[in-house]
Amino acid sequence: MAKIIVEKSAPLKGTVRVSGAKNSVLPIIAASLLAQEHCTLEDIPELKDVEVICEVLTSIGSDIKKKPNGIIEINSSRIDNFEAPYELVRKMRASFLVMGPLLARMGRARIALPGGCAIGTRPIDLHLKGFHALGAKIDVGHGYVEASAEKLVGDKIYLDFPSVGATENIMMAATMAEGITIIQNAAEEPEIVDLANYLNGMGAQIKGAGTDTIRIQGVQALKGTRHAVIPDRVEAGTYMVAAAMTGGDVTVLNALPDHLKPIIAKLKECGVEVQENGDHVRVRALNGVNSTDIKTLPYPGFPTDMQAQFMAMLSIAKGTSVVIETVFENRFMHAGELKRMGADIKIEGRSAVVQGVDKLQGAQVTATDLRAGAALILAGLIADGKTEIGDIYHIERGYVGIEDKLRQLGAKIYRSED
Ligand SMILES: CC(=O)N[C@H]1[C@@H](OP(=O)(O)OP(=O)(O)OC[C@H]2O[C@@H](n3ccc(=O)[nH]c3=O)[C@H](O)[C@@H]2O)O[C@H](CO)[C@@H](O)[C@@H]1O
Ligand SMILES: C=C(OP(=O)(O)O)C(=O)O
Repeated sequence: MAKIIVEKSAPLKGTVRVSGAKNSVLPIIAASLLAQEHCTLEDIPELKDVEVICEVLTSIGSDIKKKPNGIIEINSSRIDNFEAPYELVRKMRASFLVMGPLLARMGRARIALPGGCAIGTRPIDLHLKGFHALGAKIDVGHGYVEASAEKLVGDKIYLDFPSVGATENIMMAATMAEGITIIQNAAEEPEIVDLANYLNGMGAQIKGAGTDTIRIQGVQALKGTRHAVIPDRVEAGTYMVAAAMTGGDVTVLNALPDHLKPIIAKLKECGVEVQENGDHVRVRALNGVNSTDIKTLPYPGFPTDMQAQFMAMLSIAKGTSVVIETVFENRFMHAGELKRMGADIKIEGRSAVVQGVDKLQGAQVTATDLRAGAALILAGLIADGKTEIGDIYHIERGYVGIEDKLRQLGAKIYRSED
């Protein structure tokens, strides 16, 4: 089984470029099912998750051409299937994002129910509530959800929680519904805005993306377009924390400070210097890192996808930090692995109390999920000796060439195929 090996490294120095956002590109590729003509996407990260969503579209009948320089072309003019099987959905929950587009385009969709995962049970009730409100008949059975509608009709949909996936799926389903759909308490993440911009480029009429109320005026059909996805704010944040933890000086390119506000604010609270420029940030930590408290929240709150990486950093900060996870009910699996490296972390329900220690020690650890894996890499950079991380397929879901990018900054990190 492949492993990532990390050895104690010098302070990271240099520049690193962030790839296109995983959480933008997945719904955007799913949305390509809506267009009658071919779409061109730029800055597509070479990730396992991108491969899986492309497999899902191909199985539905889209023609996907991979071009050089992170460009892909998707032609969904002749889709002939309305099903996403368990073999694909179980590889990646985000496969469920094809349900909204299929319902809009084919009037029918049959998708395997995504299960829970290491971070929580992750129900899809809000997605289904939205489809039902638009007039779809929903049947759940034998591990599949089947939705069908002769026509979708716009309605007002209030989300009990600003779910990212539900907002995206409902927004896509509503693009061609009759009349107006209003999503209230919608998620406001930058990835929602990116998806809305893509859909509007196809001819959709979506207003308010990025606020808690999104208004979609249905149109007859959607056409082809060209779109470049936004940079990955979680990848950017991960390299920023790597710079801070190692006492380094790193410029992160293709990082939008506007999308990184909570991360920048929290790093500054820890005494880390962050310089914001148009599309890059420079992070310097010359005097160690101080403790701080963190509470994860929907955007523009502190992102749950950065919680594990911050916990790794806070485990060697001066003082005690409290980390509260409000978005997922079980996103502290990395704490157990960090403790194996010598971190002092106590978990009480959704709170973790992190008492900073002077040093971590390298150990054999397991990436329990994507960001847990990233956190263990960061911990390995400052831990004495060698850290061996297993189950790295989680990390490959969301980070393009993380070993190469960190090595470029001076980290001692490599992949072992043993
Ligand atoms: C591919 C992608 O974009 N993934 C991101 C997306 O996941 P995802 O879209 O799955 O996350 P959601 O915002 O939907 O989930 C947030 C919370 O809402 C709950 N919920 C969600 C839907 C639903 O129908 N019912 C329900 O109860 C979930 O269990 C969770 O506790 O947003 C998360 C929250 O920022 C991020 O961590 C993920 O990286
Ligand atoms: C939880 C994450 O992703 P997903 O929703 O794809 O599991 C993540 O990116 O940290």
